[in-house]
Amino acid sequence: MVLDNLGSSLKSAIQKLANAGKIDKEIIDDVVKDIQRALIQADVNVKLVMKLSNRIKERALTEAPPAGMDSREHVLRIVYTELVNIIGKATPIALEPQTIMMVGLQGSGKTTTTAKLARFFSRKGLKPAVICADTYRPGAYDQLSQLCEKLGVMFYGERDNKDAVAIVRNGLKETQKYDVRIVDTAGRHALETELIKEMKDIWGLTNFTHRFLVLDAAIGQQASEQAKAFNDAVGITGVVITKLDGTAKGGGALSAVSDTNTSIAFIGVGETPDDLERFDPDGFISRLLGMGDLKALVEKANEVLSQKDVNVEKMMTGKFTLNDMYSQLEAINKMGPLKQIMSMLPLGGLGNIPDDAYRMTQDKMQGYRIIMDSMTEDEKDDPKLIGSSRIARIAMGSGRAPEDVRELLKYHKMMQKAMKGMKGGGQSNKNLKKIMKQMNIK
Ligand SMILES: Nc1nc2c(ncn2[C@@H]2O[C@H](COP(=O)(O)OP(=O)(O)OP(=O)(O)O)[C@@H](O)[C@H]2O)c(=O)[nH]1
Repeated sequence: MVLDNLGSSLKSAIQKLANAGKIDKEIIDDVVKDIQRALIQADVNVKLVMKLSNRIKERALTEAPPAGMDSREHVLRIVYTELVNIIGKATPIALEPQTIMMVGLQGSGKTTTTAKLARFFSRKGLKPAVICADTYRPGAYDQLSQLCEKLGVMFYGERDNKDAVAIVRNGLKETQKYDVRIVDTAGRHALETELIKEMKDIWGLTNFTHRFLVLDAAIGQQASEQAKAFNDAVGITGVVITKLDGTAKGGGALSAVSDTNTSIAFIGVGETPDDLERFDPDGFISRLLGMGDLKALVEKANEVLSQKDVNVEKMMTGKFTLNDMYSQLEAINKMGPLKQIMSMLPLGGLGNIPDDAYRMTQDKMQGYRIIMDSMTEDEKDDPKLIGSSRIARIAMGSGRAPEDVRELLKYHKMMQKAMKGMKGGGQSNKNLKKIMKQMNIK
């Protein structure tokens, strides 16, 4: 599993959220502290951890949950989206001719990744060629030429030449007919002026589409320093984090990405040429948290949020018209498939939106609509105006029984109460459940 330790500590922090009786400042503070601890233990740098946890706290305490989502799900969604935000979007990779320069320290997995990348592009139907400019490590030439031979990829290298810049110059000439040309440069055990100068010289030879920094997931806090130095020299366009299949902490590499304002292009998840994955921030965080379906949850919530007619903020203030109620019911019903997603999450406490809320029949909704159509705008805005004579008039106008009108009004009153409770957190579900029970809504 990717970043096992970080994953399990984050999972237990979130579990706490799921098990909490009530979502309030205390529990949010507690969960945020656990998240901080988990990230720091995983080598994520403190500045980044503080930035992330402050964002989570601020949003969790000030933003109202969207319609159809309770405070628990809302806070979980904030944690998830902020984690995704912090690692940013994946580096875009165009499937078209390009030149790529690989940089990184010795042992980071640069040579293996070069071969993996060649394999990636050839599977996409592009013709790759690899140029070996690692004149520093004695085995590099043989390692890369053998890997390329196995993969049937064009390899260019000059075994006895120590001038890396000249090799790349020649190599670029020789490989002009190939679509994707990947230059594997030399690494060193540490950042050295000589190495940085060599990188700059190679960089100056052509207009490289990408300059990929290869970072071992096990690298700690020194990742940022490396990333900054390479970034200053050649302008990193993307990071490849290797060895994420191990038990590495990974946080150092993640911090380096954030520190240098770059993004992750690929992740290495094994030693074979096929063990390279395009980086997917959502998928990555979902896996980290052990919740494969969180992405769907967030998408669903965004869909509901984008409904113009659900004015959550207004509802939270207690101004809750009949039209608001109708929209709210529609939103909850739209969330139907979400219910299934919730049940798949390893967080029992999250799936507590009452089933009834998802099952209000189309007939029932239709009936409410018809009754509401016989009301004036003033009545819909302020249902308190509706006394018994108005009930009789509305029933007559809509062809429904007066009891149906009363049921709608009673339902509205209770929903309104639940809406106010929503702001407070956990109570909302209980209110909603009570309403559903009392109204016997199937
Ligand atoms: N498990 C695992 N091992 C990897 C991964 N990527 C690379 N390795 C291994 O890491 C070791 C070092 O990788 P190399 O590609 O030789 O390292 P390098 O960065 O090119 O080293 P220099 O050429 O000296 O700069 C090798 O044993 C690789 O098989 C990965 O994603 N997962």
